[in-house]
Amino acid sequence: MGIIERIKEIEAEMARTQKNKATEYHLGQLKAKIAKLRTQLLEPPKGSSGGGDGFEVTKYGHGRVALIGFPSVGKSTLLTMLTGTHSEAASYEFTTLTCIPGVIRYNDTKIQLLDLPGIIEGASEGKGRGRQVIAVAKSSDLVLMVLDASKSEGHRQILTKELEAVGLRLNKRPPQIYFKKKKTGGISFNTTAPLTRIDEKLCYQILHEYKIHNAEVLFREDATVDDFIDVIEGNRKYIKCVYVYNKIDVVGIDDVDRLARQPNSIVISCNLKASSIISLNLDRLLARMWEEMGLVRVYTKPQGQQPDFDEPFVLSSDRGGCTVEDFCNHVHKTLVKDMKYALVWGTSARHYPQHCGLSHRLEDEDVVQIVKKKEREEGGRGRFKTHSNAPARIADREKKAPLKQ
Ligand SMILES: Nc1nc2c(ncn2[C@@H]2O[C@H](COP(=O)(O)OP(=O)(O)OP(=O)(O)O)[C@@H](O)[C@H]2O)c(=O)[nH]1
Ligand SMILES: [K+]
Ligand SMILES: [Mg+2]
Repeated sequence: MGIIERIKEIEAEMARTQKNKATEYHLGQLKAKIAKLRTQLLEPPKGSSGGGDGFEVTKYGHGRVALIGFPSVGKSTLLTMLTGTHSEAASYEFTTLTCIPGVIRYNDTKIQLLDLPGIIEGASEGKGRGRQVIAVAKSSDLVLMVLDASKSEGHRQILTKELEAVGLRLNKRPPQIYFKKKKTGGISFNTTAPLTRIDEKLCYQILHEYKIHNAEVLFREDATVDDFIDVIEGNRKYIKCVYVYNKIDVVGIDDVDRLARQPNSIVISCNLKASSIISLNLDRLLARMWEEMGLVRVYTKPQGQQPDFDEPFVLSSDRGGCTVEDFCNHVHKTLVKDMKYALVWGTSARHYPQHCGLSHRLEDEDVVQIVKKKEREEGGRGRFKTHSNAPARIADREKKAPLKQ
């Protein structure tokens, strides 16, 4: 029997089993069995290098966003509208067959947007190009799940399930469970929060299913069986997702209103007709996308000079972090060693400039000057000459508190 058949069989057994205290342990065990099989399914077949088929696109810019959705929901049309890169769009399904990259320039940053083939139910099991598409989604910083506003609302759940089946976790944070396999010593089980959805016995049973007999387990929150399995598997990818309901031009205002109120959702229209372009809300989508990426632009200010507002260093709290240390590493690998302290202007600073150490967390549009150990601090006062591109927020603040150094 193949892996997929085995998964189906266990799923059927779970559906047959009534949920109650007596079956709780058995159900937990079945969940672990499925998780193990799904992980097997993700391993590339023996002898192949995995991927291929023109799906491997080099990362570019400050972040990557993937367009995921059923066929013909308007992914390619959206890519063309947002990036100017043409991606073939047509009224028939599976128009797009590979991964097509485009670039969005927004707020002095560059974001790579990836158009992908449509996926269908069963994609996680290898239907269509599902596996390759999902692999690209996993490599992204944000997923835009594109949905057709005029189609069934169940599509959102079906796609979410497909992505979850391959270890993607949308808009969730990792469970607060410490787990470490050991060589000896048995299982040490501790909690710092009352557990209502899993108990010690069930944990042991799941660990047993994984043939783990020595480990340290510490629950820091009231986690579920699924959370615990996610932590044991260790291969989950926690990723942000915005649900984009497209084609709102063909549904009534009541539907638009209802969809717009769904969690993490935005409604748009991007109808590209030969003679005219009817688009709605794309500016809001861009703003939302940028916000979700959590990018932090940091402008440098060389000693005695105006800050360079032309090109920010772009940090991210999700990728690499955004402390002064992360910033230094971004600029030059020896800078951390040479730094005496940093002077920081902007929203992360309590006063201007604030003397900061390596662990200080920078915020978007901060201005930073790294003072090196050998350098003497410069005396005179200076004001920033605001640049046409300069962030207005900093210009405002400068008025209130003139920038020294
Ligand atoms: N009415 C309306 N039609 C749209 C909108 N956006 C796209 N379309 C149309 O929907 C059809 C499918 O668009 P595509 O961009 O090819 O969709 P896709 O998701 O890339 O499709 P596949 O690549 O086949 O998965 C085309 O005929 C588009 O013109 C919209 O906002 N409103
Ligand atoms: K299409
Ligand atoms: Mg397409």
